[in-house]
Amino acid sequence: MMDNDTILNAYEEVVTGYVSGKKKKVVGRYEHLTMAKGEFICLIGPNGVGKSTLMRSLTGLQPLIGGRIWLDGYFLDEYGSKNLAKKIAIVLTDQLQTGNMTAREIVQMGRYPYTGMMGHLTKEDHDLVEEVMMLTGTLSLADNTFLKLSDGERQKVMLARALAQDTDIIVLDEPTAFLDMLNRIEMIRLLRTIARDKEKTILLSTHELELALQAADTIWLLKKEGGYFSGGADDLVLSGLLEKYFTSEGISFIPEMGVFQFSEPLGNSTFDIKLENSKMSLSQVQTAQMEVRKVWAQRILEREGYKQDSQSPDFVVTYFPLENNNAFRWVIDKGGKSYSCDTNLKDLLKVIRQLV
Ligand SMILES: Nc1ncnc2c1ncn2[C@@H]1O[C@H](COP(=O)(O)OP(=O)(O)OP(=O)(O)O)[C@@H](O)[C@H]1O
Repeated sequence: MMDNDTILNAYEEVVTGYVSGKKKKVVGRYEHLTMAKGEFICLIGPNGVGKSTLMRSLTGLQPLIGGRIWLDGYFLDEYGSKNLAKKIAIVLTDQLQTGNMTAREIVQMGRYPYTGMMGHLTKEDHDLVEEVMMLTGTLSLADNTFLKLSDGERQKVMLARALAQDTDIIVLDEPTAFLDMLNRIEMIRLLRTIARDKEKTILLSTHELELALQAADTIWLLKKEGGYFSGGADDLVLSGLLEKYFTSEGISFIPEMGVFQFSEPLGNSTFDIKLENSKMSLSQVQTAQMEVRKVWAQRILEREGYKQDSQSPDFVVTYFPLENNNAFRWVIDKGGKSYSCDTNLKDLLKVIRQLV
């Protein structure tokens, strides 16, 4: 089924892979692939499952082994390369041979599908280049040699180039791979904003599962055994597929929070954890901080292999305020005895390890 919002659609099963001489290697088979205008899609899946291959196939960089893709009025193989470059931009992880070109010149390359034989840029082209460099925070790097930029800076310049191409669809292979945490979050936010405000369809592959769960309208999860899952974060979390593909002994997924955490296989020792905040009047900030401490203590105890059981715990950990100096303390009750320690979780764990 297709509605007015559909920009890309595969009528038949799409088969991706590689052909070399008479040898054919099928990488993946995907049914009902479809993208809507302005949709922000994150493509996830284990290493080697076929994410890059799918992205290259959807953008016409490599031929499909089976199926046909419709893109905004025509089939993909009906577009000439220049017209296709006006529809889809792709940012790959491959190193470009750019010689001494500056960052600005790289971004200007994004305008080539629109320029004549001489590659002459109009004032509007130059304005757009400045605008996308401003948007991606790369304007200050404009005159630097592209190859001398840091990996993260190059990634942003490549995004600017894709934006300069002014296409309906932008496909990016691991655009956050070299970015630090803040820049990763900013890059995803920027891409989301572009998708929403400029109605561009964005497909990006990533290994940042938690970020993908937070940011994506739709997640495509490529399955090891072939095929894929497509749905929102809630559908994916409830499907149990994240546990299936991305957790193993020592790492578990917390569906309510959408995060992964280290975890020892749960042992037999059980605990309960409480806050004692009834005896003193605490500020809102203090109460909120107590809640945060409780959650962290709980996570750390579970990571250590202790199981929460409020019915008949082996030991009870209580966090409570002291009367002076805004101080707090942990108290551990076990077998009728009480032990106390500082608010530091490291100390708490030390005491518990000695007791249990
Ligand atoms: N040029 C090629 N010729 C033949 N097989 C290839 C080629 N490029 C990739 N492959 C194979 O296709 C499969 C999928 O690779 P692909 O790079 O698409 O995976 P990926 O999901 O993007 O992996 P990663 O998360 O590690 O980047 C792998 O088995 C890979 O070895």
